[in-house]
Order: sequence, then structure tokens, then C-alpha cells
Amino acid sequence: MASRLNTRAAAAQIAWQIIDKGQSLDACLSAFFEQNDFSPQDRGFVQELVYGVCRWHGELDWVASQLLQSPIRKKDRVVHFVLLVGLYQQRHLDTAAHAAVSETVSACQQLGKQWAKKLINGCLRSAQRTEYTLPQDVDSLCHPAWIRDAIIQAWPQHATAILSANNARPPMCLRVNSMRSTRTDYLARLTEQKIAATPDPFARDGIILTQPTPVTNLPDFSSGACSVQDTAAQIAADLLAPQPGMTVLDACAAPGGKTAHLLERCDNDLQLDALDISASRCLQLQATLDRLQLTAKVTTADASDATQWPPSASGYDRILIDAPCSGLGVIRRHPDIKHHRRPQDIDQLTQIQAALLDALWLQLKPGGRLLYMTCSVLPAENHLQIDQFVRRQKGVMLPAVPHPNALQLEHGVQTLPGVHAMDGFYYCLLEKTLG
Ligand SMILES: C[S@@+](CC[C@H](N)C(=O)[O-])C[C@H]1O[C@@H](n2cnc3c(N)ncnc32)[C@H](O)[C@@H]1O
Repeated sequence: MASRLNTRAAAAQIAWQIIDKGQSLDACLSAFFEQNDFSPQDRGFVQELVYGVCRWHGELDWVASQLLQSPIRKKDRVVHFVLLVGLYQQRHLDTAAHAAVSETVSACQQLGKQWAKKLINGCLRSAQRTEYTLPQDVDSLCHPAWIRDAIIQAWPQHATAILSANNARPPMCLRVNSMRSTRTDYLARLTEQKIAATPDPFARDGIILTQPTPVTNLPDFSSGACSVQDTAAQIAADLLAPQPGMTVLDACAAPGGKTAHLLERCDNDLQLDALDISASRCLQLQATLDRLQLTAKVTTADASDATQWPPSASGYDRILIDAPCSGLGVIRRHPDIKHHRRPQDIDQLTQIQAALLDALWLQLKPGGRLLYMTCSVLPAENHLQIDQFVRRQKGVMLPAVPHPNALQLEHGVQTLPGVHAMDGFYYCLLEKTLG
């Protein structure tokens, strides 16, 4: 992409790559900002537009269909995304009306689609004058039908809140590195920098920022004073509760948010094996450890195949399986999940999760504890997965899960976005009997 693009043209091109071409939002944005020198303010605006179009795509696409006499040809699809960027500004941002139209129209020229200026100008001016009645409530319209139906079926009483939270902007949450400072001290440092923040009521190392900010603004971020991590993810360390000196396996560890938290809690005094199947993600995991000056043995391997990595000969006191999952509990942070996930993925994921549980159970010491968790709200990946595991295996005890704010299920606990003030996670503790 050329650096001459304005923010609207950049956002249209990135959203097109994410939604039509299946690329990941994080990867697309980082690649774009590596190649294009945008000011921090412009970066923030491009990001806002891209997230907004991914979140509200169902609504924006429906309005576009009312405005266009016929769909835009495939080879000009980027123009369709220019229109969505314009509609997003009109319907969800307080961008001045004339700028939303004129700057968006000029994006057509920048993208080499001069012919589309009149079309986009006409559509956006017409949209400004029209009140639309949507065919269904906006939060439902902005989810693929299969995801919406799965959420309604699983959590009928909470579905409205979950669907709405999935489309909302999530807060930026920090985890203070307890080896470096107390949360109170770090809050004071944020105040000095004029960054408004409050202690997280549910995570003991957690801080919630009033407004998101680039990590470069956070005091000593680069030297490891804190990390960015949602409340729900921070609770894992409390639930697994490793003690200094223990032998710990983090089986699906990259990019290392929870590995690092476990180590910080024990003053870096754990024999910690961190595995991940992805070599590139293992590099990110090592970078996380390096920034925080923590030590773990990082290995690229399929954790469900112990011939690929050397398990501790005496077994593990604690095992964390932060399993690969649909991610349907973190849509508010990764709205591209709505565009990329397919119903058939769920079967494949549940098989991988079951294989990880069965294989890693063998590596747990008698009396040891395993925490199984996902960032999903689908029962098949969560409590139904554990129901089946408990039926298959012998010697499994299920200790209470001491979670501060979650739904208690027969097996494990569940948090729901829009209900528990955090991402949607499932957690279950499994203890191996001594006999
Ligand atoms: C939810 S993410 C883990 C996030 C990580 N625990 C953290 O807190 O930063 C799941 C990870 O599992 C990895 N994974 C998937 N299948 C795996 C397998 N069979 N063995 C090991 N890792 C696997 C993925 O590459 C991905 O990095």
C-alpha cells in the first residue's frame, strides 16, 4: 500500500482485506503501520474505522444495500468498503457531517477509483437525509446468524447483553508486574502521566484505563512494568495458584500473557515448560518473557503428542491448558472473529481440546491440579467438554473454582461479556487423586 493514502482510504483497504479476503485484523493493521508512516493520531483513527466497520458490518452492509442500485463489481469491491467507512462515521462517530462525506469521497481517488466519487458522494448524502428501519435489532444484525443463534441457545437469559457487549468497545486493562511495583504505586505513576485509571475490582494485579492509550505512553512498559491483559485472563493465575519452586506446564502458552503472570506471581521461581504448536507465536512468547525479564523453557511442539517435547520426568504440579478455541467470548476485542469463524470449526476445535486434555492429564502428578480454560461462550468447548472428560477418565476430582465474578456451572465456571464486566471465559479446575 502506498503511503499517500488518507485515513479513510487506508481503513477501506484494510477492512476489505479482513472481511473479503479473510486476513486477521491484528496482522493487517500491524503490516499496514509498518509500511506506512502515520502520526499516532491518524493511526488511532484508522484503527477506530477498521474496528468499527468490522463490528457494525451487518448494519452498514444492509444500509449500503438500500443505497446502491446494484452491487459494486467484484474488481471494485474496495469502493464498497469506502462506502461502509463513510456510513460508519455517519452512524457511529461524531465526525463533522461534511468531513465524513468529503474526506471519504476523496478516498476513492486515492484508491485509483476516480469514477466512484460521484456514487459515494450521492450515497452518503442520501444516507445523511434518511432514517432507516433495520430489519432486526442492530446487535443481532451484526452477528452471523449461526453465532447469534448459538449464543441465544446457550445463554437465553443473557443473550441480549452478550450480543450488545460483543459490539461495544472494551476497556483497556493492564496487569501490573507485581515483581516491580504494587498496583497502588503504578496507579500513582499513571496519575502523574495524566492517564486516568481505576483498580480492577476482580483482578488483584489489574488496572482499568478510562481511555485506551498506546502502550508507549505507559510508564516503563518496554522494560516490563506492566502488560495489557483483560480481567478474565488475569484470573487464571489465581485459580491455578502455583507456589514458588513448583514444576508447571503451560501447554498452549503463546503469546505468553498467562505464562508471564504465573512467573510474576512466584517471583520467577518456577520450573516452567511453555509449549506452543506455532513457531512464530513461540517467538512472540519469548519476546514477552524477555520484556518482562522472566524465565521459562519455551518449546515449539504439539502438546498432545509428548514424543515431540520432553515432559518433566516426575510430572507436573500444575498444568494450564488455555485451549485453542472459537474465541466467541472475545468478539468485542477481536471483531474479525465474526467474519472468519465457521460453524464447522467448532467440531474440529472440540476434538483438539479433548486430545489435549487426555494427553496432558497423564503428565499431571497425583495431587496436582490442571486448569482447563477457553475464551469461548459455547458449552461444547467448555462444560460439555469437561463433562465428557470426567466420564472418560478415572481419578478426577473437581475442586471449587474460586472465581470472583462468574456463573457457577456443574463443572467449572463461565464469565459472559456484558454480564460479568470482563471477556467471556470458561475455567475448570481438575485435581488428580492420590490413589
Ligand atoms: C488461547 S491461545 C493461548 C494464549 C496464551 N495462553 C496467553 O495467555 O497468551 C491458544 C494457543 O494454543 C496454541 N495451540 C493450538 N493447538 C496446540 C497444540 N496442539 N499444542 C500446543 N499449542 C497449541 C495456539 O498456537 C495458540 O497460541
